Amino acid sequence: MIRCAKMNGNGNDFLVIDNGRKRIDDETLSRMARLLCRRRESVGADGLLVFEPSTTASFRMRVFNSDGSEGAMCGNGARCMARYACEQNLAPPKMTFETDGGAVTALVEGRRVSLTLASVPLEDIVIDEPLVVGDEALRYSFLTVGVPHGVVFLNRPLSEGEMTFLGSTMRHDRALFPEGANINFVTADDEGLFVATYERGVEALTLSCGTGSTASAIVACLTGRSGPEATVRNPGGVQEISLLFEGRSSVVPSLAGLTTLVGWVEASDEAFL
Ligand SMILES: N[C@H](CCC[C@H](N)C(=O)O)C(=O)O
Repeated sequence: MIRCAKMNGNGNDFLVIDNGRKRIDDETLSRMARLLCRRRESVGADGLLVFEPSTTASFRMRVFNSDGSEGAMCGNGARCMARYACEQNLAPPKMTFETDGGAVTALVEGRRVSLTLASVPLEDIVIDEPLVVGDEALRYSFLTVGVPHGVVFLNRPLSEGEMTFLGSTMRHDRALFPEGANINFVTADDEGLFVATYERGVEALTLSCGTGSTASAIVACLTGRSGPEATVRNPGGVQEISLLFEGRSSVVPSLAGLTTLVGWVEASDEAFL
């Protein structure tokens, strides 16, 4: 039996577990993510978030994708984890926690959670480079916001099938992205940005990606498509993103949005079959 919270941030859904005593080893965490995140056969989620102790902050968040791979960071996951830690009395409403993608500061106000992420280096950013994928002539940008992100601004609306094809093809292009990447498809309009993300490790479009929305807002700002404050809509909800540039070499992003605690699951041994 394992007790997990089922949560989501703008429809990007997670199982959250407490491994504060480090009783569960890494191999088991990866296996748990792979088996419990299966939709239909098990509990189902985009990923598993793990609360672990830290010597430098309130705690450490680890992120396992639904395929069992570990990611360094997750924006929607960080919002869910902050709320979980606060409501479980594991951290105060204003907290700092460690991730493999840098320290995150969070403020929990009920369902709403605001984050300030670690500074994002801009030295190696790729901006609007031409790329042909299948029959599609695109331009892509690349940067790391905790995890690697490709960003594609669209000239025409694409169907989910088209984004899934382009996302999975690009994501596996080792010449472009040696560690793989999440691929964000972005439209800029008067209301801000609309971002749909094909996620590495989930290997599908998800309803929202916090770090992907942030990466898209950074590229939009650097190319004059939007300002440093952007409303980013995802298929699963809205996030407010604000960017504090530290000269040209880095930027500190903040993002705010809602979280949902769907409920608690006592996963039985059969959930792993
Ligand atoms: N959905 C997450 C990103 C997960 C990153 C993961 N897919 C990876 O690159 O390993 C977010 O809200 O930021």
